[in-house]
Amino acid sequence: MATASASIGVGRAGVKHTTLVYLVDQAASRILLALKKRGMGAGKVNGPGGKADVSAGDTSIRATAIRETQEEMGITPTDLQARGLISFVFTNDGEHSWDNDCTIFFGTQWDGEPTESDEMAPEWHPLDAVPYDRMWPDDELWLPDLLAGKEVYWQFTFDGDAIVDSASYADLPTMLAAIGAPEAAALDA
Ligand SMILES: Nc1[nH]c(=O)nc2c1ncn2[C@H]1C[C@H](O)[C@@H](COP(=O)(O)OP(=O)(O)OP(=O)(O)O)O1
Repeated sequence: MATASASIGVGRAGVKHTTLVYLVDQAASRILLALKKRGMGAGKVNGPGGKADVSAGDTSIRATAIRETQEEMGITPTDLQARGLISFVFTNDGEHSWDNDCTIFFGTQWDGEPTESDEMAPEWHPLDAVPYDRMWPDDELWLPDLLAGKEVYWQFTFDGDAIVDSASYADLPTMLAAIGAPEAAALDA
């Protein structure tokens, strides 16, 4: 179990900083996703990712993204670019213990072959047939933009699996001001 660290990544203070990684095989026009087998979002298809964890050796949110992809899929991304921030607010419990501010990474190259782990079972999908009906409901609102080469800045408020509020932002400084997060020099610092 990873421990949260607000000292790595951007987003609200006192909230878990997490990562999601979307890898695209451009030659085959397909995206590497995976069935989450346990933990948050179990049963849903998502990119690999998870919480920043200093005790696991993370020195940056990019290092978190690479480590989580290694742990969950057995591959090492080699050209990740930070392309956005999604702030997830969960009203399920009064303590907002599921809240996380997630840096979104995009890449097209990696070392190794995707392999099933205890946490995830990899699945390839054509870029024109992303399985949004098996994913978190926010994904179809922003993943098409990410795959079109855009940066994505959103906040979603959930009650369980249902979106009850959302907002999109033009850029990182605008988003950080709107969600009450400290300013940041860079998305992947
Ligand atoms: N609404 C949402 N839509 C989405 O696409 N991804 C979400 C999401 N809410 C959370 N996530 C992602 C972000 C992150 O990659 C992951 C949660 O990370 P965690 O490390 O907390 O997961 P786990 O419960 O597996 O933790 P561990 O037990 O530490 O492995 O779920």
